[in-house]
Amino acid sequence: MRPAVKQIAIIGMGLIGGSLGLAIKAAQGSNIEIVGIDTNKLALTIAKQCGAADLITTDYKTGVENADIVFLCTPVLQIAAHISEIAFHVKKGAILTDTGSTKTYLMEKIAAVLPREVHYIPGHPMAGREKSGIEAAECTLFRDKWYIVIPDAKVDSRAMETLCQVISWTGARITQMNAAQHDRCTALISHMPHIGAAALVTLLQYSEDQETSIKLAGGGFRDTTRIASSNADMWADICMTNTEPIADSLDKFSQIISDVAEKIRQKDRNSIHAFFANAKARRDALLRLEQQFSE
Ligand SMILES: NC(=O)C1=CN([C@@H]2O[C@H](COP(=O)(O)OP(=O)(O)OC[C@H]3O[C@@H](n4cnc5c(N)ncnc54)[C@H](O)[C@@H]3O)[C@@H](O)[C@H]2O)C=CC1
Ligand SMILES: O=C(O)C(=O)Cc1ccc(O)cc1
Repeated sequence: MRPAVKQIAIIGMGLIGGSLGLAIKAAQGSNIEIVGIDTNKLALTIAKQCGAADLITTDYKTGVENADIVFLCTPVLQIAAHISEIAFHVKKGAILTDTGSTKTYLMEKIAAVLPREVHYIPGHPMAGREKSGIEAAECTLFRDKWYIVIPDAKVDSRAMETLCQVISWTGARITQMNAAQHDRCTALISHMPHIGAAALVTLLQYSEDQETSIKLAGGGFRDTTRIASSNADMWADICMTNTEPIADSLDKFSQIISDVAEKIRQKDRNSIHAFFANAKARRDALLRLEQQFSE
């Protein structure tokens, strides 16, 4: 059966927008027309060549005006800066959604300029990688990953059903929560690890043996710092728009690190052993829990 959605516009044909385009085209082929919109003409050309978009344009107006669904996939502060130009051209009855990594800030910005007849349903795929741009896009990026949607109490149930159907074409699993919980959870499980990885790499800068240390670096350093190669623009925007939850987690993290340093200086082996043993037990339990969620 031909789906009710015929055309989808994706603004920001980078890693996430490009991967959405590839996944939707792989699932629906010519049933769905994808319009790729980006300020970067090379990204658009590659998006068309690799099949992530059928039509391409740098113009928001002509790009979104016939779309049944518009995905906003630019960095968070770019969405906030351009939403008033975009929302105005979205057609009556269409669905507007975003993939931004932070939600409370963005939802307020979008709600402030949203035309009444457009259905806005915020989203966030919990899938990605440390590489950015259309060159890194993959049609399987979202497969079996969580895709968070944040409907408000007044959400139109048909719009919600339609968006969830489209998300399901990517192979993602959908979960719902409110914006505050989203921002607290992602600060802890996604934003903190990125700051931690960047901090570990920065630590090397303070070493007089930097080059020798890098030569000796094994899997542990590589594994824990992979995400330090992520896009600085994107992560600066995330930190600017989820300030309190990130700062709270950073304060707690600093306290944990200070306590460990103190125990090491005191040569308190029992406390240090307990620190590692608790972390191992907790991580093993978390992995079992994660396994249960994915069954
Ligand atoms: N990278 C990741 O692992 C994940 C990112 N996200 C979120 O998804 C969004 C996109 O992230 P990525 O795809 O990784 O970024 P990206 O850097 O790979 O792609 C962003 C694209 O947006 C374009 N762009 C930038 N400003 C624009 C503007 N004003 N108008 C039109 N196009 C513009 C860029 O040219 C680029 O092609 C961000 O909001 C990010 O927080 C969500 C989940 C995972
Ligand atoms: O590369 C990784 O492991 C990630 O953590 C990807 C990621 C980055 C940002 C998000 O908002 C969601 C997922």
